[in-house]
Amino acid sequence: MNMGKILNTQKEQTLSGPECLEVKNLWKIFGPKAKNLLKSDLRNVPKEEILEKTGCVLALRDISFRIEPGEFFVIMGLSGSGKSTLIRCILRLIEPTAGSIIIHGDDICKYDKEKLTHMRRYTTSMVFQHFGLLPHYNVLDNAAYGLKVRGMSKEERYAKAEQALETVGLKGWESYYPGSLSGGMQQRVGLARSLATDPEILIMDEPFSGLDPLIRRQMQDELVEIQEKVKKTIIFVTHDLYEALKLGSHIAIMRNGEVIQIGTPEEVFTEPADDYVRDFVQEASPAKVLTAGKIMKEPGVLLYEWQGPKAARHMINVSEHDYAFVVTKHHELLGIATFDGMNALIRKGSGSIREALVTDLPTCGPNTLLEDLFPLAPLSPYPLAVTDEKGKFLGQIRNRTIIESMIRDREEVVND
Ligand SMILES: Nc1ncnc2c1ncn2[C@@H]1O[C@H](COP(=O)(O)OP(=O)(O)OP(=O)(O)O)[C@@H](O)[C@H]1O
Repeated sequence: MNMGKILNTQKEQTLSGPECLEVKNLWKIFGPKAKNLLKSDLRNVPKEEILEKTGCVLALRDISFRIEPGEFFVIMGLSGSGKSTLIRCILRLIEPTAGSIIIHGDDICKYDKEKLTHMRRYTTSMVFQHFGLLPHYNVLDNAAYGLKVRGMSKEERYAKAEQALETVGLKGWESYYPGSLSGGMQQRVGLARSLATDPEILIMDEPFSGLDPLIRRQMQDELVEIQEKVKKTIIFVTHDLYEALKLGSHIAIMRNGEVIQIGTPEEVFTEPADDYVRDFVQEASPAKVLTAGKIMKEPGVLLYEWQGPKAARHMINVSEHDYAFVVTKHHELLGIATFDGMNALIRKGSGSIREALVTDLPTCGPNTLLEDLFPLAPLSPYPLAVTDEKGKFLGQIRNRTIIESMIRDREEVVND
């Protein structure tokens, strides 16, 4: 068990704030007199021994982690590892045997019925594996359902539901009924229903596992895009390591009721906590084969140093990003111009865009191996710049691209 890893990660996550969710020393034991069992120290007693001696099932053992606002937190584990029990405890659909769950600085394990109802209506929202749609409600009414429960007026809830349906790409499908939609579309409705309520924490329980592989990939890509837009805190449960690595900003890997590792996808790759993860990583990993030059992309916006701050601000503004790479006329990389930086220059009234560049950027060469990109990526909030030996800008690599390249099908990598 990689306890050191868990502790390190917890120490590193020093950000504190009332909005984050924290699970502290959570235990769940199913069976009679479960609480009594915890009077003795069960930390090192195997699950099987507990079952044999007491007839009780240990589902969660001393779980602790913290989720920061806006994080995409994936709980990954094989069947029976305790994922569902954990999220049911977080929603208090079942009672933890011991421990606390802190949301907004409050231990929700102490909430009465009224506070729990409020939390489930306003703070959290759940997307289910089997969609959970009402078959006799059309798409719009399904998407508006969470708001109806809150008692919101029809006009207001429809407006919010329409907006959420647009976010998930279902504009124009409002009057259809769930039965006439494909699985992928039904799950979009499920997602829209959750987004419409604007929850702080979106909990998704294996939402794509009922979908066929192609649709599933498409939904994963779209969820990443949606998350980049709405920036919700997402707790996503899956038994698929590929999906976990693709989606998560942090992943908690569960086995036998324990969290055996918490880390970023990069950490899971470089320091897999158990044989299952290690095998997957070795099997799938093109880290020692793929190079930066193979996975780099053209930058979203490229500016030249002679462009004025106003033109630069405009170009950044109309792009999907809030930054742009800036090069000389010989294409040497100078740095990154940000929207705020250009704004400040304009307010000052003069100056070339060189004056307001972020220049402290990690760069790599086109032949840098994927495995050597891992330590570079977290050094900057911007994509990694690929340059040749003369400093000429060749392309950019987003953090997510690094991970996606790691988990592409092996065959695809070999054929690259
Ligand atoms: N109501 C219950 N009574 C007794 N044991 C239970 C109950 N619910 C779950 N368990 C046990 O708790 C353990 C964790 O189950 P859980 O359903 O949380 O796992 P999971 O990782 O979500 O699995 P799956 O992916 O198959 O849903 C298992 O050993 C399971 O048999």
